[in-house]
Amino acid sequence: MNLNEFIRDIPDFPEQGIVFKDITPLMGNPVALQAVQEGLLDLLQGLKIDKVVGMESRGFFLGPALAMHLNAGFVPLRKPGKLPHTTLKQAYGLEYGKDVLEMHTDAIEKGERVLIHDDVLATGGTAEAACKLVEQAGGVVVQCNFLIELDFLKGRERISAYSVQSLLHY
Ligand SMILES: O=P(O)(O)OC[C@H]1O[C@H](OP(=O)(O)OP(=O)(O)O)[C@H](O)[C@@H]1O
Ligand SMILES: Nc1ncnc2[nH]cnc12
Repeated sequence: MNLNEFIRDIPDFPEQGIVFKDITPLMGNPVALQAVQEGLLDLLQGLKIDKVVGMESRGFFLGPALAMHLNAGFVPLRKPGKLPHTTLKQAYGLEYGKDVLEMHTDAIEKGERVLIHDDVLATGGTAEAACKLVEQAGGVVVQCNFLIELDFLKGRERISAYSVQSLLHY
C-alpha cells in the first residue's frame, strides 16, 4: 500500500509559503490507518517502552494506540493552560510560529523509558521541547518516532542526541 496517496499537500496553510501535510485522508481510511500503526511499531524493533509521550494535538491521533500496543502508558503534552495539575513548561519555535508545551510534573517517573511520538518532524523545535520536558522529569528518551519527516527542514539535526525514526520522508 502506498501511504503517500493518503497524505495531501495544502499550499499556503496555515500561512503563506508553508506546504502543509494533511494526514486526515489517512486517518479516515481504516486500511491505511492499520498500515501506519504497524509501520510505526516496526520502527521500534522490540524496544521496551514505559511511556509514550504525544504532543497536542496531532501527536494524540496515534500516540495512545501505539501505547496500548506497547503495553505502555500515554502522556499528553499540551499547549499552555490546558493541563489542570502542576506542570513543567518548555517554550519552542516551530516551522510556523512559536508556542509552549506543558507536561504534568508527575507524568513520568525517574528512569522510565519514553517514546516521543508526533505526526510530523519539521524543524524539530516541538520534538526538542518534548525531549527536554521528559528529561526534566528524569525520563529517558529511547526514540523519537514520527509518521512524516520533512527532510529538507533538517529537524533530525536538532534532535541528533536521540534515535530518530520516521515512516515517511518528504
Ligand atoms: O518540527 P516542528 O517545526 O516543531 O513542527 C512539527 C509540529 O508542528 C505540528 O504541530 P502544531 O503546532 O501545528 O499543532 P497541531 O498538532 O495542534 O496542529 C506537528 O503536529 C508537530 O507537532
Ligand atoms: N509542513 C507541515 N505540515 C504539517 N504539519 C507541520 N508541522 C510543521 N510543519 C508542518
